[in-house]
Amino acid sequence: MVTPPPVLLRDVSVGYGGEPVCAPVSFELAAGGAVALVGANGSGKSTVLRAVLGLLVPAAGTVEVLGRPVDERSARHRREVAGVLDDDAYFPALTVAEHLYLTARGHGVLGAHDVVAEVLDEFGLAEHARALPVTLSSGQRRRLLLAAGFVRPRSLLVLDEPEQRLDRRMRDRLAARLRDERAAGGAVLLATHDPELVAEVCDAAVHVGETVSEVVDPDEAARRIGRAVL
Ligand SMILES: Nc1ncnc2c1ncn2[C@@H]1O[C@H](COP(=O)(O)OP(=O)(O)OP(=O)(O)O)[C@@H](O)[C@H]1O
Repeated sequence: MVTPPPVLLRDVSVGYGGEPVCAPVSFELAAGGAVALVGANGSGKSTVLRAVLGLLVPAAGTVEVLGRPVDERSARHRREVAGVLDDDAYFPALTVAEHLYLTARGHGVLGAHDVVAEVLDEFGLAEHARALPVTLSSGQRRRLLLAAGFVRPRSLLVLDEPEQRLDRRMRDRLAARLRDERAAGGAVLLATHDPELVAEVCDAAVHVGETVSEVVDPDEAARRIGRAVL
């Protein structure tokens, strides 16, 4: 039996109020692969990610996640797809460790305590385990949001500009963690402005543009970001 790709987009047009924000997007993301969405501010990368996560219905085209039309309400979708968007979506009254533990348990993770301890360590949050989010720095809060993605069960990880507000060491650790994710058979879809993250982690990129959205190889995507020709 052929396993369906974690993400398949065909001529997908996304936008708001009937107005598309970018040219239609088509790409396939295979298991064990990583695709970067690149493009200028406001080009539509986050909007495409929202369509993949089932948070926005495309105006046209087909979005399939794990071989089916996307449905964010289905238990299967929530078990298989972990998304970290660019918003401060944490529980303000829970400590860092409680937030991660609740997220893991809510998704039925076995051995949640061990998983949380590992991820706290990995994201440099162990010494803040008992802190409330409001007492963290903005970079530490970003780490918490990313960490919450990594305590979830998943075969597809969707990240919106994960490099934001991370220091160099954490950014490098994230790149290594994403390569591990791929090596373990997971698929990664990310929007980014970081050329190194594209070159180090991804095996394909999609340049999201106003008149053309096209698949390019990671080195070309990194060059376009570096030369600001997005
Ligand atoms: N909820 C919304 N309602 C209406 N327009 C929106 C909404 N969210 C985003 N937009 C608009 O859609 C366009 C694409 O936004 P989007 O956030 O997808 O871009 P992006 O490529 O992720 O940008 P950035 O690199 O700045 O994060 C922008 O012009 C933005 O103003």
